[in-house]
Amino acid sequence: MNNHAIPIITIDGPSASGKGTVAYLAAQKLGFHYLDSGALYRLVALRALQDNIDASDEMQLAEIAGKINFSFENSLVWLDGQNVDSAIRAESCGEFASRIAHFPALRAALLQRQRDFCRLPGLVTDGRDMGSVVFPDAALKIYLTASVEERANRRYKQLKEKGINASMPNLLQMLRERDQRDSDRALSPLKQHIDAQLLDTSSLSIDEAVKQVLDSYAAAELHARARTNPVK
Ligand SMILES: Nc1ncnc2c1ncn2[C@@H]1O[C@H](COP(=O)(O)OP(=O)(O)OP(=O)(O)O)[C@@H](O)[C@H]1O
Ligand SMILES: Nc1ccn([C@H]2C[C@H](O)[C@@H](COP(=O)(O)O)O2)c(=O)n1
Repeated sequence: MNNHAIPIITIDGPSASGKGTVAYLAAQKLGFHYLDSGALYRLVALRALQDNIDASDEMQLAEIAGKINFSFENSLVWLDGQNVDSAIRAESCGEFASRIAHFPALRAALLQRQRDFCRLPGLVTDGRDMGSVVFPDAALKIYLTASVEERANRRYKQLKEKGINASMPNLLQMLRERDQRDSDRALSPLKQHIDAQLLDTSSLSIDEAVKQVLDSYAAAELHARARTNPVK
């Protein structure tokens, strides 16, 4: 569990909302560490696909989650020393990750591995349950979202930039199915929790969204200081 001396900002939200981009840039501005928790679920999915592990095999998936040798270096994702940054971003990998993410044993096997990213001077992290389960004591919790049409548009442009063709109708359907699956599961569902601030970026630029996160964090810090050192 986080000791309160290490500030944490959690940014949860649906797929292709832009939470990873905004979290990464906010971490850079603050000089904090960054954790893309979705990448961990995607790494488990990639290894399972490579080893032909069935999406219903909770125990084998949990074993993979507990023992995969991953690292985040030079803004890339590495698995057993191999650069898998592109492989884990494939929609098929994200889809498989979403299908296996409901297993309690898999989530439990990743819990401490996520908490181990909590190091001074601070951490900004994005995912589905970072503020509700992984870091419940976070200094600031944000639920970042955008309309499904805007998210499909963002994903479409993102894939096009990588030279990957996609169809908007397919992306819309895939995002709707992914949202439904991530939200309907019993454990760590995707939803805006009561103590998370809503940030709808449908009509915001990336810079505007990052500024809102930084402003909210500054306000949260001021509030925390006033609580611990009330004006006499
Ligand atoms: N406010 C914004 N306006 C326009 N484009 C944005 C905005 N925020 C992010 N993007 C772009 O949208 C795409 C998806 O962003 P990103 O990968 O950060 O989303 P995500 O929520 O982390 O996705 P996933 O959960 O599927 O990994 C990226 O190309 C990013 O540059
Ligand atoms: N904290 C998290 C992060 C991710 N997942 C699952 C659900 C997502 O569909 C999938 C891929 O995540 P993304 O890279 O799209 O953010 O992994 C989760 O259950 N909890």
